[in-house]
Amino acid sequence: MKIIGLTGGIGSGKTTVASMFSELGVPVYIADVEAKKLTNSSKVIRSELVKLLGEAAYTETGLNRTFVADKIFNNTDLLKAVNKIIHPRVATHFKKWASSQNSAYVIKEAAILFENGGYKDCDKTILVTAPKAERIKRVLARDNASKAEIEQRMNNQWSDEEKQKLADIIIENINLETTRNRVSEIHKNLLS
Ligand SMILES: CC(C)(COP(=O)(O)OP(=O)(O)OC[C@H]1O[C@@H](n2cnc3c(N)ncnc32)[C@H](O)[C@@H]1O)[C@@H](O)C(=O)NCCC(=O)NCCS
Ligand SMILES: Nc1ncnc2c1ncn2[C@@H]1O[C@H](COP(=O)(O)OP(=O)(O)OP(=O)(O)O)[C@@H](O)[C@H]1O
Repeated sequence: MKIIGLTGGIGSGKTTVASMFSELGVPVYIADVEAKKLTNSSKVIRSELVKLLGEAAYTETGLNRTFVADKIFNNTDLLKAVNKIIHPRVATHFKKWASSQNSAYVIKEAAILFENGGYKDCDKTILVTAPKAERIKRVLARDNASKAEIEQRMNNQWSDEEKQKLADIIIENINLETTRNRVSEIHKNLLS
């Protein structure tokens, strides 16, 4: 079974593209969602994050996302340390999940794939791109986030130009219908 990594910067539309693969019957693993579950369920992750960021990293309902985001997207060292706590656990969880799937290929959707070397465990990688201004517009409409906060996350991710050098397949996600057709075409190629 092949592992296809799917990534793209904030607001590029990678989750939208992942859903299109899912509709075609492809098993899809959303690393962001699994990371969220693990930060709330794993005692080890919790204790390491509290040690690094302080007791305020958690509330009674789980990870204090606003607090953590404020801290780490302003501080590269802290971001790297948090990634080091979370990413290896997500990688292990993904491997277990993938080994239980019965399919020609699976999609692993992750915001951070090239930046942390995760792409090396993939047979192929797909990069979703869209112009920066469009991505900001989309996230402003979707989330309760400011333009400055979105730009701060962009600054902590590689640019599309850097990612394009390593990606095998690129989906320019401007028009949803064009993107859907492109996903069908890629799906056929991956099965052949
Ligand atoms: C910092 C956290 C708590 C912020 O939570 P919040 O609900 O505000 O954001 P959410 O998780 O929905 O992420 C939204 C977007 O932010 C960007 N982002 C998230 N984590 C990172 C990161 N480590 N580095 C760069 N950008 C990131 C991505 O574009 C992502 O799609 C959360 O993102 C987190 O736990 N991040 C670390 C885990 C991680 O790296 N996840 C991404 C891939 S597994
Ligand atoms: N081609 C498109 N045209 C218009 N809106 C789009 C398009 N693609 C995605 N969107 C919308 O833009 C927003 C961002 O898309 P999506 O959540 O798929 O991006 P993402 O790359 O997963 O973002 P993040 O990194 O923040 O999780 C969503 O509200 C989605 O519905």
